[in-house]
Amino acid sequence: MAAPPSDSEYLTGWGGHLESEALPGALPRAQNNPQVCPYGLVAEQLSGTAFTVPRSMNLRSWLYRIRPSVGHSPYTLAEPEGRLLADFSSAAAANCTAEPNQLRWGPIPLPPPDKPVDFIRGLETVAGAGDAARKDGVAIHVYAVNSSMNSRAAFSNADGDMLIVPQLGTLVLKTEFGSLTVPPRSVVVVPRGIKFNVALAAAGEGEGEGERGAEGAGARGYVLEIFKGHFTLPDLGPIGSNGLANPRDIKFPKAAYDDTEEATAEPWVLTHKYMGQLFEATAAHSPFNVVAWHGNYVPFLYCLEDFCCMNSVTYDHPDPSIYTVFTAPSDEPGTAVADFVIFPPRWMVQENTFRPPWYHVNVMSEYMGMIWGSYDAKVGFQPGGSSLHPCLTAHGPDAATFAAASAAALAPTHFNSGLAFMFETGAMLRVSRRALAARNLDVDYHKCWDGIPVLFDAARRDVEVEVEVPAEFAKRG
Ligand SMILES: O=C(O)Cc1cc(O)ccc1O
Ligand SMILES: [Fe+2]
Repeated sequence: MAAPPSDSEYLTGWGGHLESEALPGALPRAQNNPQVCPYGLVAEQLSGTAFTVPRSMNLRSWLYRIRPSVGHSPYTLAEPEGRLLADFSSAAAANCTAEPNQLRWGPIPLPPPDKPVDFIRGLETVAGAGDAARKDGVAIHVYAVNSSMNSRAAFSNADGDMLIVPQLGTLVLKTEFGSLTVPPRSVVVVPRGIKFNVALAAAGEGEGEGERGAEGAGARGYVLEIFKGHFTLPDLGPIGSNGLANPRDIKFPKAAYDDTEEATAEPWVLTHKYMGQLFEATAAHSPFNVVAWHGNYVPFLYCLEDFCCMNSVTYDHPDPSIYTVFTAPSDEPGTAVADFVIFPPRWMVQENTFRPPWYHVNVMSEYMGMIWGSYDAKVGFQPGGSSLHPCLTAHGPDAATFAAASAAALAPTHFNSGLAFMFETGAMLRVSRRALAARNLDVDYHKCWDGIPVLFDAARRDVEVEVEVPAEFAKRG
């Protein structure tokens, strides 16, 4: 790819209409589709919303390419639904099922070194709701890969926008809009329809691993796909105009393009996810041939360490919505198709408060993953692992955490021992049968709530708690 022209790697700033050109003057001035574009480029509009959506929510970009996207062979079916799912309606029950229990999985296993698995083949659906064909619902996937995609391959997804959360290994996304480097502790959003290639950065590249000290024998992470709407920053209400994910920290690629076309070279392979099935087409030219673009429908990158975390500085544990990084609003005010929420290192100073998450029965469904370290509500939640607490299924701190936190001295504490995240959705999720049969499913998960000590004493209103703090807690911040 021809390198972006300026020293700063990315464009920044949420909510704008951005523009980028890899050759000076490549963007047409004062119009979108001149009879002949500068440098003989072809104008192409990519829509993220219907043409007539109100201006404040309307998303589209103009791309100026060497050849239009349409020059490819017909798509043929490469893989039916199964490993990947996009229909969670009851008609699709062969692949997924209603499962009201709390579930937990150990770290996503990496593929064996002798079996190359790239991002497209290493994705697997865990759970979801709705149906991509109705443009409504969500899917949650994990990926475990040990190989870059072929350098002449591109992936696109008609079913939804994908928020990718690397846990291990840095991903390098080459997109139609330019490249984004995505190390663990950062996330990338690729809106539906945008072609991209995923390469694994060489060991040591990027800003370090999610799991501190982990050796990169591959890459793994989590994907939240929304079949409806798009990710945006949450409203801040009384917080005011700053905080949480600040708009200036959202990064966008700069235009960069493949400038070679060899008649003799292997064809490009375009893999397209459409209603959960993978289709393949070939093309004689690179899809990464966009010399300039402008618009507001663009992939973006965010470093989770830039998150400006809010918390209670008096008493009580706030609702986790205070940690929302991105939200995909539904038509029902305040109820997200899905939220992406993090539990980052932060000060905990609340007085007279049980500081870990409270016990709860949430009408929203919660899927959590662990990027590095440990989580303050659970002892056994491992980096690369995940959990699912379905709509209205009770959960909360495990017995050891409850005991320790009920007796803890309430000095200000710098919680700096982990980064967990949550995909929270208003939908009821069906769980993929493959995920329920996975060897990393923790069949004993429910036992973490066995032995929660009963502190009730009808004779004393002010109970003094003296419990033995389990050894796991001695080393935690
Ligand atoms: O279940 C969890 O651990 C996630 C969570 C965290 C929190 O601080 C409050 C509510 C909640 O669901
Ligand atoms: Fe929860």
